[in-house]
Amino acid sequence: MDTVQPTAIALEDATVAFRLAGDRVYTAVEQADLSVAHGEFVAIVGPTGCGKSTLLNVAAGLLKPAAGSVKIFDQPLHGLNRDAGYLFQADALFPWKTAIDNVAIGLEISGAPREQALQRAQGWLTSVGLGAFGNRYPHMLSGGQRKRVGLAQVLIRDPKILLMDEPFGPLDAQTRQIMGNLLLELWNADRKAVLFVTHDLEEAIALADRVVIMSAGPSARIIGDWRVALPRPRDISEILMEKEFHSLHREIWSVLKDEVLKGYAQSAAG
Ligand SMILES: Nc1ncnc2c1ncn2[C@@H]1O[C@H](COP(=O)(O)OP(=O)(O)OP(=O)(O)O)[C@@H](O)[C@H]1O
Repeated sequence: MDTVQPTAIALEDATVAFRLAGDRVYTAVEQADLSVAHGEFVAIVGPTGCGKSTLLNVAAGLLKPAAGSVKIFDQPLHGLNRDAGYLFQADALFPWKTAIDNVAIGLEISGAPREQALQRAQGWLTSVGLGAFGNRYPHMLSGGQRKRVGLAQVLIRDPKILLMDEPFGPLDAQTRQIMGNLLLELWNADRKAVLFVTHDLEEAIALADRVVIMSAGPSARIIGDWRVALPRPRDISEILMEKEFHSLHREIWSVLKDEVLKGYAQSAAG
C-alpha cells in the first residue's frame, strides 16, 4: 500500500504585510493558499512586484505572514526552513573561494571532514558539467557556469525542498534553456519539491508540474492554478514546439495579461 507523503509546503490563507514609514502598512499578498506536494515542481508567475518573492520568502521562513499558516511537511514553520535550499537570481558564491571550495563549504560547515567534502563536491561539479573547472574562482567563470556552481552548492546539501527565485534571470536565452534542461535532469533523478519563481510564463510551463498565477498587487492573490500535463522527461526546446504547450500558454496568458498590464501601470505610478 502506498504511504501518503506529507505536503512539502502548505501556505494557508497567508497574508503578508510590510510596515512602511509613518506607521503605514503595505499588504503585499492577501489570503494566499499555496501547496507543493512531495516531489512536485510548482512555478509561480505574476506581474512585476506582485509578491512572488514574498511568498517564496514566507516558505523559506525569512518572512512571517501577518495572518494564516505555513506548514513544512505538515509541521508549522517556526524560524528558518531548514529543509530548504535556496537559489537566488544573484550569485551567492564566495569570490575568494574556488568553485570546488564553494561547493564543498555547505558540507564542511555541517561538520564533514574536508577530504570527504571535496570528493562529494567534485562529484557535484561533474554532475553540473564543470568537472574540470574546480580550481577556478567565480570571476573566472561565465554567468551560466557560476549558476551551475550555485546549483551544485545547493544540491550537495541534499535539501528536501528547493526554493528558486528567478535563478536563471540574468542569463541569455540559450543559456537559460540549457540551465533549465540541467535542472530538469537533476530534478528527475531525485524528485525534490520545488517552488520556482519566474516572470517568464514559457519557462514556468516548460519546467513545472503546476503553474500558479498571481494578480497584480497590492493585496495580490493567487488567481489561477494550472496543471501542466506535458510528458516527462522534457527537453525545453522540444516542449516549446508542442501544440499542448501553446494551447496552455494561450489559456494562462489570457488571465495573466491583464494583471501584467496592471502591474506595469502600478509600478509606473510609484
Ligand atoms: N521589506 C519591504 N518593505 C516594504 N515593501 C516591500 C518589502 N519587500 C517587498 N515589498 C513590496 O512588496 C511587493 C511584493 O514584492 P516582491 O519582491 O515579492 O515582488 P515580486 O513579484 O517578486 O517582484 P519582481 O517580479 O519585480 O521581482 C512589492 O510591491 C514590493 O515593493
